[in-house]
Parts: sequence; C-alpha cells; structure tokens
Amino acid sequence: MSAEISVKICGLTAPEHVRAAVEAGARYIGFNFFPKSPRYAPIAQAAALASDVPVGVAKVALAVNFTDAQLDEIVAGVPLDMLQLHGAESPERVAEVKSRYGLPVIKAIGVAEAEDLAAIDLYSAVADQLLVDAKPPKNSELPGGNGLPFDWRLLAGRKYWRTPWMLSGGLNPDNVAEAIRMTGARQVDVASGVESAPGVKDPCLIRSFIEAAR
Ligand SMILES: O=C(O)c1ccccc1N[C@@H]1O[C@H](COP(=O)(O)O)[C@@H](O)[C@H]1O
Repeated sequence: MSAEISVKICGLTAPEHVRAAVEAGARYIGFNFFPKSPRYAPIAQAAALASDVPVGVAKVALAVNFTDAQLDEIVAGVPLDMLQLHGAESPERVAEVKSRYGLPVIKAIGVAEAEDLAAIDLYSAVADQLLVDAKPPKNSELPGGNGLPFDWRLLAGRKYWRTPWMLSGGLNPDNVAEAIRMTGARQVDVASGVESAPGVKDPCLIRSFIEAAR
C-alpha cells in the first residue's frame, strides 16, 4: 500500500475481524450504532471490540441523525477517537457535535450527480473529514452500506479539497485500485465489499481489500 493510502473498515462486529483489519493495516475501524444496519453493534459489544484496537488505529462510531442523548450513551460507553455522522445532520449540527464531545467528526456526503458535490464545500468548513459516499437508492432503509458505487468520474481532478476526505460506496477488493486511480482518493472506506453475507465480515476479503488499495 502506498504509505499515503489509509483504509477504514466499517461495521465490524467480531473480534477476529477487528484483528484481521488491524493486522492487515487498517487505519480506521468503524463501529455501526445504527440499529437498522446488518452491521449494528450495541454499545457493550462495540466497547469490547474497541479494547482490541491498538493505539494508532482510530476507532470511529457511525451514527445516523442521533440525538445528544444517544451520542452521550455511545461516547460514555465506548472509547472512541472519531464520530462519523452519516445522516442528514446540518453543518450546525456537525459543529455542535464536535464541540460537545471534543472528538473529530467525519461527515458523510451522498453523491449521485455533480450538483451533490456542493455539500462538500459547505461541510468542509465544520467537519474534520468528509466521507464521499454513494447516495442511497430511494426508499433504502440504510443511508449508507448499500454496496453501490457512484460515478467516480465526478471526482476526477478534485483531490485537493482542503478537508481530508475518504471515498466510499460499493468499494471491494476488485475495484478499489481503479477507484483510487480515477478519483485521486488517499483514503478509502468499505463495509459490504469485505463481507461474505450482509453484516458478516470475511478476513480474506479484508486482507485483499487492503492489499489492493496498496
Ligand atoms: O454499513 C452500514 O450498514 C451503514 C448504515 C448506515 C449508514 C452508513 C453505513 N455504512 C457506511 O457506508 C459506507 C459505504 O458502505 P458500502 O461499502 O457501500 O457497503 C461504509 O463504509 C460505512 O461508512
């Protein structure tokens, strides 16, 4: 892996998968607190998994339009390094969450067409990182984690946004190298593309994904 490419493996629910991701060189580990997700990890489970994550690998909590009360519980129960807001949180809400918890915030931006990229400038001012993800299909229960890519050509030549960003949406071991080449992304994030069934991570696919991003 080029030293510059960082990988986030998201939606881990088992210790052996956390170990596989860490050993393969993941830079970020995501725990998913959205109950409708097949990758949902309750607080106690995520706390146990977090204890296996070494210093230097960022533990990220994925939240979707959560209230302060919900975030309070997560932050109190799990040792975290970052929060990922993956819903319709406004820039004001992102700023509020950042200051309430004192943790860096990753804001997900759904992209389907060129006009969706305007949100990147809007959130750049308040978020620590952006996650440029595929917009979910209409009526999808999940605002992310759908295993669907967007048209990467929309990002060609855009690698110099001032806020660090990750590419996600439908990435897998077979397409991640091409996605990096086309978009100039220096960070990538994956959930379903390293699974053998919805919510079931596959250590071999995790390793292959990270190697392919190299
Ligand atoms: O993974 C989920 O189930 C999920 C649920 C709700 C919001 C976001 C979710 N996942 C995030 O979306 C990206 C892309 O997923 P995929 O690789 O296309 O399956 C994932 O990495 C998470 O950050």
